[in-house]
Amino acid sequence: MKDEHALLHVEGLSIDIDTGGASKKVVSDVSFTLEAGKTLCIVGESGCGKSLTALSILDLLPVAAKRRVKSLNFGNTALEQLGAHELASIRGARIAMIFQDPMTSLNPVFTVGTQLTDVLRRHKPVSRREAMERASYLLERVGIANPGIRLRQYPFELSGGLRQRVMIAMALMCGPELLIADEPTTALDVTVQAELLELLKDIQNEFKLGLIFISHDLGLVSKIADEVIVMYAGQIVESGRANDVLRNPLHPYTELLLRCVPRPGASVPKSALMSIAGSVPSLDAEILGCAFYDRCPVHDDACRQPLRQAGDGTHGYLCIKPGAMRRSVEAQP
Ligand SMILES: Nc1ncnc2c1ncn2[C@@H]1O[C@H](COP(=O)(O)OP(=O)(O)OP(=O)(O)O)[C@@H](O)[C@H]1O
Repeated sequence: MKDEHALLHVEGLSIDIDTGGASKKVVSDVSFTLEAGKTLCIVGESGCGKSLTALSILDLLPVAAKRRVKSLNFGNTALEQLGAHELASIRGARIAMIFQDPMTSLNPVFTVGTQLTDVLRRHKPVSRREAMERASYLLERVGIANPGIRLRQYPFELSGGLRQRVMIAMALMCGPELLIADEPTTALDVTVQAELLELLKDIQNEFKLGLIFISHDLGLVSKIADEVIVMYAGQIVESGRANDVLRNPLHPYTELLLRCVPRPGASVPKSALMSIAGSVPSLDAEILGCAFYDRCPVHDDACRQPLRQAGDGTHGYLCIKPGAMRRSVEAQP
């Protein structure tokens, strides 16, 4: 249902990929809402459709992919009805995106200063000097010392962590209302990852940003999310407030993802943590009923029937045996 105060409301999003003649559904009837200033996390293993879902918001899908959507409202703007020119005026300005690899956004042949100022000047009538001042302020804000020096450097002269900070500064140049961050910390070591997550949280509070944070790591998600959607094989299999989904997971997939997360203070070595046996179904797989059937420890024949989203309006799930996984573990002697 549409929420009048939503920053972003996506309704009935599906994506098909053309794989050399055959069209395969990779995202299926996805709907979600993000409130202004809040964080929505999209989680799931690689290949579950998280990135394509995010890219489709700004119509940045690869050419082989086709989007179908009932509505894609950004505030009062129906993004799905905009032409290329109007969409380009929103992209990078009111909605910014950052990726796992900063070099996706940074151009190796221009200095950091040129790239940051260009973003602002493309969207706002400011002088080069004003743009440079904002760039310098934002570099400092994202924790980069000596911004004057950094502005004159090229991306290859910076470490991975610094590049990621530059990319965050670049995303903030035009004062966006929504930031989409696709696995922004995945390629970094754990300490830098934690620092960047803190930075994103601070910035989100300070700039009152709506944030869509994509990750396969429920540990990171638990530190930042207000709302969570869990995706599996292109479908939302569980969604709701972070507290509900992470403390009371109802779908066996969410429950298993949570067991892959090391608990703070636990002495279990990382190598002893479980992973989910099996793999995400291929695009060619024929799915009858639940897509997680083969990997689910509590499946039975009834799970082969067509599924419908269930739940109480705030906590939704795509499973006919919600909570069965936990009950089966608790019942073990
Ligand atoms: N350009 C493309 N051509 C063909 N298939 C694609 C393309 N992009 C994505 N896919 C397929 O679409 C499905 C969803 O991909 P998507 O990148 O959204 O997943 P993801 O959950 O974000 O995973 P990852 O974390 O690995 O990016 C996958 O099966 C992927 O192989």
